[in-house]
Amino acid sequence: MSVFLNAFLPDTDPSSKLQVVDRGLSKQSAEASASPYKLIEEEDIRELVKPRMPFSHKGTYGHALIIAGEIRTMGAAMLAAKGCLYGGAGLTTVSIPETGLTALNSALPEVMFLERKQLIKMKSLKKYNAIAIGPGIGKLLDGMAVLEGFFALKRPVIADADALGLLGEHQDLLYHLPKDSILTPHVKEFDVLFGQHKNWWERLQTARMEAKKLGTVIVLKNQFTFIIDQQGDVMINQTGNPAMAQGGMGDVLTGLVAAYVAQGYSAKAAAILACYFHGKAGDELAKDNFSVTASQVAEEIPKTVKRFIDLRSGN
Ligand SMILES: NC(=O)C1=CN([C@@H]2O[C@H](COP(=O)(O)OP(=O)(O)OC[C@H]3O[C@@H](n4cnc5c(N)ncnc54)[C@H](OP(=O)(O)O)[C@@H]3O)[C@@H](O)[C@H]2O)[C@@H](O)CC1
Ligand SMILES: Nc1ncnc2c1ncn2[C@@H]1O[C@H](COP(=O)(O)OP(=O)(O)O)[C@@H](O)[C@H]1O
Repeated sequence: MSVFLNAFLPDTDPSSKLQVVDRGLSKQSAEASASPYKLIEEEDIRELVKPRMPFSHKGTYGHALIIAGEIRTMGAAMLAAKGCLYGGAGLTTVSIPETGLTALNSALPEVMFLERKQLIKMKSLKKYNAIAIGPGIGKLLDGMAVLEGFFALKRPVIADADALGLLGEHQDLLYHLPKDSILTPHVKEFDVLFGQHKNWWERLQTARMEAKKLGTVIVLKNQFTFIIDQQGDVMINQTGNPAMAQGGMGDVLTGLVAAYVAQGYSAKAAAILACYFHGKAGDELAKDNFSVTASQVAEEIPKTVKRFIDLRSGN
């Protein structure tokens, strides 16, 4: 039976009722030859996910830098760092205001610290395999200079939350975003970036056009998150549930995306794996919990991934 795009949107439009969604990333439906709308299935994840290798070490799994947090939202930085750590990055460094350092060392002793002033010394950033910016940074002093620096270096970034606000205010900068960057807006942040939309169908069409134009991956977050790749194809994530509707959940997702980029996955694969396992961890927790916290989701990720790999390989 055909699946139509309409089923994954919170509102309706006559056009979305006509769009057939392909089941799986490489299959084609009988009705639509190569529909741009594709449902992510377990099989796709099995093909993407790589095992931890014998003789591997922390260097094998990359070094991620997370630029996040300010006085009132230091928790966002902790949650993003936690997502990255539990997502399996070899090393995680977080750049937060120094006032958060004691909290960081107490809560996440595995995570390293980089002074904010180091961010404009671009040479010191070369060692990072993934750079994420945005959760809880507020109006980071020098935020623009930091972004301009990354863009001049042509280093892809993962931009979330307040970094998206900055890009929305400075559209000239948005169009200098390095190729293969990943933007992770929720609906309001999306409209700040690309203008107000009448409904989700229109928003998706803009996302497809902008992802192609910018050469970036857009992760448009919702109950069913849409991952739009550089070709304008839309991958629909089916994991996740309303128990996850709590602050900080997106911060964990940003850290998780950074973890997968650091481990060497492409921007598209990193976004797909992060959304899938983030939602799946939330689904597993929701079996026993009415609501789940962002911290719980981060901590559940390694178990979720392990169970998924073991189940698929028949262990
Ligand atoms: N512990 C910490 O330090 C935390 C720090 N955080 C950090 O704080 C910063 C600002 O975050 P924020 O929540 O104040 O603003 P923002 O996310 O723009 O929401 C504004 C309004 O938009 C809407 N809306 C939001 N999401 C939506 C969705 N998925 N789907 C639909 N609508 C959605 C909703 O409006 P409503 O629908 O209620 O009218 C909401 O009230 C940011 O950097 C973040 O990383 C948080 O992560 C929390 C934990
Ligand atoms: N009802 C839901 N079903 C599935 N996923 C959800 C639901 N509510 C929230 N999420 C997930 O939680 C995350 C919320 O992100 P975001 O709005 O940026 O949160 P925050 O800014 O508080 O960190 C997204 O990944 C979204 O898909």
